[in-house]
Amino acid sequence: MELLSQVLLSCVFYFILTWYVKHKNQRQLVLHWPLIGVLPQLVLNMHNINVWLADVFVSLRTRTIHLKGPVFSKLEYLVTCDPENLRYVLKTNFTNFPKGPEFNEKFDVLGDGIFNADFDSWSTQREMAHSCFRSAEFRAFLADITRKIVQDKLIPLLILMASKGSSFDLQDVLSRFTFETTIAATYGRDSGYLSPEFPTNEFVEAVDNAEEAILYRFAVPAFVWKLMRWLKVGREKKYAEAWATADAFLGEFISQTREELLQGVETNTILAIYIKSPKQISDKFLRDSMLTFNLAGRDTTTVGLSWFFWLVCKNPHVEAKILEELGVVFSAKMNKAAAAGDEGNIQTRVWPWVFDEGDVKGLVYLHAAFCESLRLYPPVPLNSKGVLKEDTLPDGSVVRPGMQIILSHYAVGRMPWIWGDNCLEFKPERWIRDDGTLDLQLMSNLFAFSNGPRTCVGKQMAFTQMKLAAATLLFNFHIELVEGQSVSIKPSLVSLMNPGLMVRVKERGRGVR
Ligand code: HEM
Repeated sequence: MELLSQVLLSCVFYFILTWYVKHKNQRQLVLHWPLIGVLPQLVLNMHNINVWLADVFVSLRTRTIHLKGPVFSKLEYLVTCDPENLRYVLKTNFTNFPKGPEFNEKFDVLGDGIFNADFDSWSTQREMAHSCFRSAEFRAFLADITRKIVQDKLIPLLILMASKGSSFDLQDVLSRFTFETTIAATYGRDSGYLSPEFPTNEFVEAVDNAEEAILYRFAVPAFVWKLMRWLKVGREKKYAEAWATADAFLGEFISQTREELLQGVETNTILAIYIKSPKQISDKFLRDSMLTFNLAGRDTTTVGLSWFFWLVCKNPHVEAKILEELGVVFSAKMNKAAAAGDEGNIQTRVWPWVFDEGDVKGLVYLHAAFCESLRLYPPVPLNSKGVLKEDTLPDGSVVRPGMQIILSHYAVGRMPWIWGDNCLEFKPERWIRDDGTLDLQLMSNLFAFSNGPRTCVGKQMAFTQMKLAAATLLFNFHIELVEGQSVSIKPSLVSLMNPGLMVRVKERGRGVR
């Protein structure tokens, strides 16, 4: 009996080995094993999934790959980096590609919030979100609080770091800045997270843990994470704890804001705008919506800023051009103030100088630099859609119900056949036409904020935060990367820098420039 099982085992090993050797050279990057499919490779490459996918597309000279999981699982992905496919899925025939139940299941902590919603529920929520984010009151409120946080918290923290002269993780500081802005914009609260003591925050930890667990849910067959959830172990245990923490925070914010509004307090926070809407809104709906905004808006903006600083610091000629553009705005303001006889005030205000939304709105080069860093490092590197009815994508790929379509924003931004042979270079100039305006045609291949009816509702909010912070920091401080650090993309739903962004800062100097 023992001999028989040894012979059988040897046969299985021999079969797997010969199969592997035969297929290795052909499609080494995407190896479908008998029975278990592509699962080993997905698990092995999960730590570097975006780079791996981009490599696969370039090496195999393909725009779309089909990945199948174990035969007993429902794991079947069509991964694409073809802009025509992306536009078709996100825009042209978008009703055929809902998020679907599999997506909702994985993001269940967001309940029925807009991110998880499809069809009628989605369009009602989209309308609400639009009227909030586009309202003049909210935009003015957001610009105001962002400027105040930059001025009263971010700048003083950087001055302190400059005076110490030691290195620190700029991504951590930026993440504190975006958290502070998000909490102020959503609930009107001061989180205290952007203070020199670098405090911990339970809500932040909860959101981080939830994001990690959700990513893992995408990598393994559903029964694996469901079993872990049932057993309350590993990432699923942390996910459940994160869920409870988020509920506690949100419950308190909602009841406090309802109370304040009853007392006639004037406020334009996102939560207050939602409560004031003529529709009857339940606490559960508010909880799901606010958590969605907090999850969708915070890390994404941190990432957008972190990679921007990384690229700008690595490319001093780009930094010089941004400073030149900012210098023009600054001088114009100074001249205007001088003409208005505001000299005394100018002397006290020139350092540190804090830009406002109006100052940075029309800056073409700064905007182009952000487009370029969002192309190379899209904060949401992958997007996923379900399939309602069988359909054929523009490149001829057939998709069927049960499949997940994965849109690789990261790979789209790095394909030589889209951006040219210099696609890996940081070149803001590529976004600017000869007449000095932004190339809107090229924008249609930038998927960082998605495309079509489900384009990010927080895009303007993100740009306001990113541009105000970036312009003000670059203008007042010289930011220097710590030599020799090696960074990569953290395996998460958003492309955070791993392990962080170590820098030293120096004040650029006081006095009128
Ligand atoms: C640089 C920053 C940001 C990036 C790169 C980004 C990116 C994206 C992307 C790619 C989507 C599409 C997701 C999908 O189709 O499932 C999306 C949707 C969304 N974003 Fe953003 N986002 C950013 C900032 C924000 C901010 C600040 C907020 C608001 C507070 C926000 C709120 C949302 C919401 C609510 C959706 C869902 C829209 C819908 O399904 O109709 N985002 N974002």
